[in-house]
Amino acid sequence: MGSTTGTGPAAAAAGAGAANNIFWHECPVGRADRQRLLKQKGCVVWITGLSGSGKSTLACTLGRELHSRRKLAYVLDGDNLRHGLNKDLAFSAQDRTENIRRVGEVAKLFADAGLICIASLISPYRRDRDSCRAMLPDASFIEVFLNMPLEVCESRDPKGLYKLARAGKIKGFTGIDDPYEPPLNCEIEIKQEEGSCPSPSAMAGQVVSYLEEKGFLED
Ligand SMILES: Nc1ncnc2c1ncn2[C@@H]1O[C@H](COP(=O)(O)OS(=O)(=O)O)[C@@H](OP(=O)(O)O)[C@H]1O
Ligand SMILES: Nc1ncnc2c1ncn2[C@@H]1O[C@H](COP(=O)(O)OP(=O)(O)O)[C@@H](O)[C@H]1O
Repeated sequence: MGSTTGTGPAAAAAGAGAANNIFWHECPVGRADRQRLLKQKGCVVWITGLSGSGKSTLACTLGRELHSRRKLAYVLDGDNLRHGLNKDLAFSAQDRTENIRRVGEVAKLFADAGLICIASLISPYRRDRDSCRAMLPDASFIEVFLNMPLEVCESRDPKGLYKLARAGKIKGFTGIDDPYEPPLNCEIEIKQEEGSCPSPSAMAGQVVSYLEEKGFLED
């Protein structure tokens, strides 16, 4: 029987890990076989940054660029996943942790399937991102920090959420009254150069160059 600590969906999900009498079943076709088929190496490109920093834009531009190179990629977007898989979660620290854990597990499956999985979530806590990194085989978790200043994100405000947060109508909004912990050792940092943000295709190009250099785009 599983046990749970605390209450709510995140606590219940955390408790589900306590099942007994479960066994791992190995299949004859493995990751290496799938990678040969796809002519690429499975990995997770994990994009983190404030709301409005350009995560979804980068994820989609990168996905399109990889597709045009005949590489199989799939985008896991935090906002989108909160419509389904994670629709029981809100924005408390505990729910965000559970959100990141679930997406990390899904991303790990996609990478094992041989895909380039592009996960795009605020993922504000360093410890949660590091836990996802620890789920993946060596070097196949690529953390991309979209390092845009809060003022830039707030001036974009495409959904009007910063305005609502400043007005006190949304509580616990990342960057306003909730924390964001920047990565300390990410693989890729995207930031402003001479006061301007790189274009979406330049941001995607930075990631593609990294993937090429590290051999992820060949088997
Ligand atoms: N309180 C609060 N804080 C931050 N963001 C909020 C909040 N409430 C709603 N939203 C909207 O939810 C999107 C972030 O979802 P994520 O799953 O990426 O968040 S997290 O990683 O669990 O922190 C985020 O999308 P992006 O703007 O694409 O980042 C917002 O649209
Ligand atoms: N590189 C960029 N240069 C200029 N504007 C951008 C860039 N990337 C994103 N944007 C714009 O910023 C806003 C927020 O981008 P979005 O990708 O939705 O961010 P996030 O997913 O981090 O919330 C959108 O209006 C988008 O068009």
